[in-house]
Amino acid sequence: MNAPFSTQTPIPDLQLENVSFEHRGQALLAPTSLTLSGSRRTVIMGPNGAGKSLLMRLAHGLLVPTSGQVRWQGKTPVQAMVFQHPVLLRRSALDNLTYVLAIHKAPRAKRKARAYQALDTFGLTSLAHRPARVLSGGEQQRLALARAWLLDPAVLFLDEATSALDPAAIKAVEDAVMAFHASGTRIVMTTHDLHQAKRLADDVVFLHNGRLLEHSPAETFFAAPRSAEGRAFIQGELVW
Ligand SMILES: Nc1ncnc2c1ncn2[C@@H]1O[C@H](COP(=O)(O)OP(=O)(O)OP(=O)(O)O)[C@@H](O)[C@H]1O
Repeated sequence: MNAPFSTQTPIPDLQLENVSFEHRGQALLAPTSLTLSGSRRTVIMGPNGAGKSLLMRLAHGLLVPTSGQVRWQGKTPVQAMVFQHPVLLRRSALDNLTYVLAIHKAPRAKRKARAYQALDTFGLTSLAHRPARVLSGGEQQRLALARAWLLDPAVLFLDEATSALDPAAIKAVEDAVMAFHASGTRIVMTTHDLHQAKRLADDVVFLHNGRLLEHSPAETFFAAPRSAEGRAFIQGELVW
């Protein structure tokens, strides 16, 4: 992994202040306040349609809130996002990486070596020249993580990054998340997988019907959720 952030400048807090999102007059996210700080792994949970992706896209700046503010308490840090189905260019795995380095104005002479370093880190060296779009789901996800790794992000958002993967590929992604975290990156992720959330979460944000019902340390949420909806959810009884 890259140089640890923890030994560099601290990652600024991300504050959502009464952030709401409406579409065609329909409230999809009720006014929500939330602070994400430190180098924690925050897992956003909730049933289908609860607003998890919306909240994450608002936090990452991909969506503009209908009302409220999304504010970094300091300089906006480098952020990356990994999606359930990564969007990859119609180029080789290697070229997908050198392209990102070109966009970020990395010196031309260093791009290939750095891209190979990323491929190596994510076990993709032998696939360097394979078209990215024919890679398997798990390989594509590792390539998306390699692409994020090149940016050396202070904050990494993952939206259902493992939900289309088999157990070995899930483990590879989880290992990568742990390695990002160990190097000081703040992790913000959504998952439907309770076991994964228990393995990875430092704190849990629980949403239901477009409302944030809880933001608690993971041990608290899994042992004794405060809300009836949270209790039903971890017992598998809250479908939506
Ligand atoms: N950009 C958008 N414009 C309009 N409606 C949206 C937009 N994004 C999401 N929605 C709607 O907002 C609601 C919450 O969607 P979201 O994707 O955040 O749910 P989720 O909790 O991530 O669900 P899932 O677990 O099924 O992925 C859904 O009803 C969805 O159709």
